[in-house]
Amino acid sequence: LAIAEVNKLDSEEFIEVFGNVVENCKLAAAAVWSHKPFQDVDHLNQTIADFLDALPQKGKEGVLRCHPDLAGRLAQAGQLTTESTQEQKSAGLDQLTQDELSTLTDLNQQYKVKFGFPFVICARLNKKAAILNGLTERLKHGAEEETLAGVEEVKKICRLRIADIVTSEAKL
Ligand SMILES: NC(=O)NC1=NC(=O)NC1=O
Repeated sequence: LAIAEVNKLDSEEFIEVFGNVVENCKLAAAAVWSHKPFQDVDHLNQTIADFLDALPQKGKEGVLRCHPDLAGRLAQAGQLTTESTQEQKSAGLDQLTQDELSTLTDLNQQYKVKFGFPFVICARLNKKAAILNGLTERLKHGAEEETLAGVEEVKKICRLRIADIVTSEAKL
């Protein structure tokens, strides 16, 4: 979709197209639609980033809770969204050894017990080693810091998902 076409979408179509750029969070798309027309893809990304940043603490935590665990129950059951399936596959999370899987599962559980929301990282920008290191490191942080870190990762995931939808003019 070119940005000009994006700007022609009514709210229902916009939500249909962008409803999962923030995982399981149609609200983000529904909320930013009223900012159209978008000058370019960066403007669209910035608008969603601003929406996420403006959420109260509980809202930020809620967005993180809408994310499936990496190599978690849903992944193992093959019930991830299309986007998450591709992202987790690209990080090699579908080829974990039994040891890696039990380590990741254990760390994810520790993280969730400590913070009350799942560990979120952009899987397209981190291979499994970086994910395991990131999880080990971030487990040591405070809740406030981790809420912000998680939202920053959500923005990266979102930017890449939008790039799959909106063709930048250069690629005409
Ligand atoms: N908990 C997560 O970080 N989940 C995910 N990150 C991604 O990039 N895709 C996911 O499903």
